[in-house]
Amino acid sequence: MSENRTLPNILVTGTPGVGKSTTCEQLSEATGLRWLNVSEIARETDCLDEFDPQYGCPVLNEDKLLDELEPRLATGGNIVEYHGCDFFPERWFDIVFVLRTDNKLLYDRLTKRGYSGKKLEENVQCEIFQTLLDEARGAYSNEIVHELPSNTPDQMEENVERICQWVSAWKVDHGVA
Ligand SMILES: Nc1ncnc2c1ncn2[C@@H]1O[C@H](COP(=O)(O)OP(=O)(O)O)[C@@H](O)[C@H]1O
Repeated sequence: MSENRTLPNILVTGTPGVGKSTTCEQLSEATGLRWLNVSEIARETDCLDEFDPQYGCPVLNEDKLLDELEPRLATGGNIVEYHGCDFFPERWFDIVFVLRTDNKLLYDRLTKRGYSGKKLEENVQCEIFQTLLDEARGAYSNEIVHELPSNTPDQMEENVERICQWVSAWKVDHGVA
């Protein structure tokens, strides 16, 4: 499928609070690629099923969501953001970035967001156990999975710059520069 794309598809993943939305918004502005916030799309397209009382969040209808996303991904040119990555088809993405944040900083960001109790604990543990990094490495070829620190505004700026450079290089390689 990547052969049919005239622009790349990028996946940005990581634990909630690591900076996916902020990074993707800046990246979208800098590259002109379309930012797809999968959680928002799931809400807008009715892909959320019954509420899970244990985690305080609704259950995702993955098959329905993938059907919604497929035509958007087919043409390329997307920056996809989600706190999960192993249920997307591997062929969708040209590169995968996993944002990482120190536990203490993440704890503070999530507390500020209003997370508490089990939800807060589970998300911080998800980061401590590098769950998303392992998930990405398990689901995609290791050469395309990159871990990026996202602790400070400077690091975010560096990450955006690095991804912009990668997009420029991809365009040159594919004759679309
Ligand atoms: N690299 C960073 N440096 C400083 N603050 C950050 C960084 N990344 C994210 N933040 C802050 O953390 C909060 C969560 O960021 P957000 O982009 O919503 O994360 P996510 O989309 O991964 O849940 C926001 O207030 C954001 O400004």
